[in-house]
Amino acid sequence: MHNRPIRSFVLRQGRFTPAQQRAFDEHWSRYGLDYDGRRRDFTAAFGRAAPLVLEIGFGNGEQLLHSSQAEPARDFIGVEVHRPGVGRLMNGLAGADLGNVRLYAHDAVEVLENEIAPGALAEVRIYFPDPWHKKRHNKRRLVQPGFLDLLASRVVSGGRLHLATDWADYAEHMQDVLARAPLWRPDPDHASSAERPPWRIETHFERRGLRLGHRVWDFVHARL
Ligand SMILES: C[S@@+](CC[C@H](N)C(=O)[O-])C[C@H]1O[C@@H](n2cnc3c(N)ncnc32)[C@H](O)[C@@H]1O
Repeated sequence: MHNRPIRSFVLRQGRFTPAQQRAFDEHWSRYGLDYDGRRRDFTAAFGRAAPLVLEIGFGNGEQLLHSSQAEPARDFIGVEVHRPGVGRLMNGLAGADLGNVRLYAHDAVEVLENEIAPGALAEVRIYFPDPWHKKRHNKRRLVQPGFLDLLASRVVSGGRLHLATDWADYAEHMQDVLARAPLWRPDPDHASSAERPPWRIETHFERRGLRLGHRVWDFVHARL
């Protein structure tokens, strides 16, 4: 059995409203992927073969809802442990009748390790991951050397990794870990961490950070 005691999230239970339950009842069969720990055939899941983009920790899914419409030639896998957010996004996707998104309500690390084949992904996006800014909690941060190696193994050569954060010390940590990652190089087309690339929208969550006076860092790297 795989044993991974340190997780990047704490699951808060008991906030599931009837509307969110309805979203699962009505839309999970179309958009949901039940984690079962085996390699997934995404061509079968989407009904076509298209470049695959993974968004980890999508929150309420604002960005995925946008991406799926703005980038219709790509297929999007969203992974989020917070089920109310999953329900909310499914309502949005169904409302716009979008077909190029599938969702896991599960730990992204396990999904990557067990369900996604090596080289299967064109891109990975992680926007505003939980900062775990207390020193003793730093180890819970998703972005760590081993995690970047795992991502590199799942992303095709020439593929992309895009991280964003509004916490200065997490930005510094990301930069350090990326600089030491053997298979990731800064993408010369998106070299400035002060510029939001055109495919990322400003979300509700980000606006809250900006109101608090935070700046935002975007790191776009290419897989060697
Ligand atoms: C601070 S929120 C940001 C949400 C969203 N990306 C945004 O920008 O609004 C981080 C999210 O990552 C999710 N998360 C953290 N670790 C995760 C993991 N290992 N697998 C899946 N989701 C995770 C949390 O549940 C949370 O919703």
